[in-house]
Amino acid sequence: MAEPTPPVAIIMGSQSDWATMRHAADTLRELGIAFDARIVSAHRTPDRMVDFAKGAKAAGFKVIIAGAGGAAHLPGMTASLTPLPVFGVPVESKALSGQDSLLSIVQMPGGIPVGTLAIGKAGAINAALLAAAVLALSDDDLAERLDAWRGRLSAAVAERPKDDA
Ligand SMILES: Nc1c(C(=O)O)ncn1[C@@H]1O[C@H](COP(=O)(O)O)[C@@H](O)[C@H]1O
Repeated sequence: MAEPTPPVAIIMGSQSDWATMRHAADTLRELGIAFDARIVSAHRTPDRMVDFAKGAKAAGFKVIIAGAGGAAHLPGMTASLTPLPVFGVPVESKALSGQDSLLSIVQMPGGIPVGTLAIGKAGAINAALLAAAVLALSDDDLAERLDAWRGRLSAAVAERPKDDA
């Protein structure tokens, strides 16, 4: 029997984005959320992008996390082709430090939203946490795991700074 479709798709424009997007994957793993990670580029593999985005909901995905750098059209193009929530992660580009990625993703025209996160690792982690928060609305066990994750985050912060830390 075929494996069920996981709730989260992580898509990215290039293999080179994985160093950033793997932080989204790691965070989903910590929360016990299954995902599928794929390379899908609006520029280099447009047919793959259209097929993926048009079929994502019917395939059973619930949330899409899309990371891209530079002229980062992937999150917006994907959002235009699916009713699923799309969270965009601006990957830090070499030439412009991710400012180009951020502005490409965040300035969507009214009507087609992409929930845009911070540039780089923090954005990838937070995209996973937002995806978890969406899924937790209809999954009490996951809501508990998310609360526990935040509890561990708080507990890991020392009350006072150390000289040698
Ligand atoms: N922004 C996009 C898209 C897209 O938006 O569809 N496809 C690839 N790219 C980006 O090109 C950058 C450089 O890619 P390479 O490292 O493969 O040259 C990557 O950050 C990727 O997300």
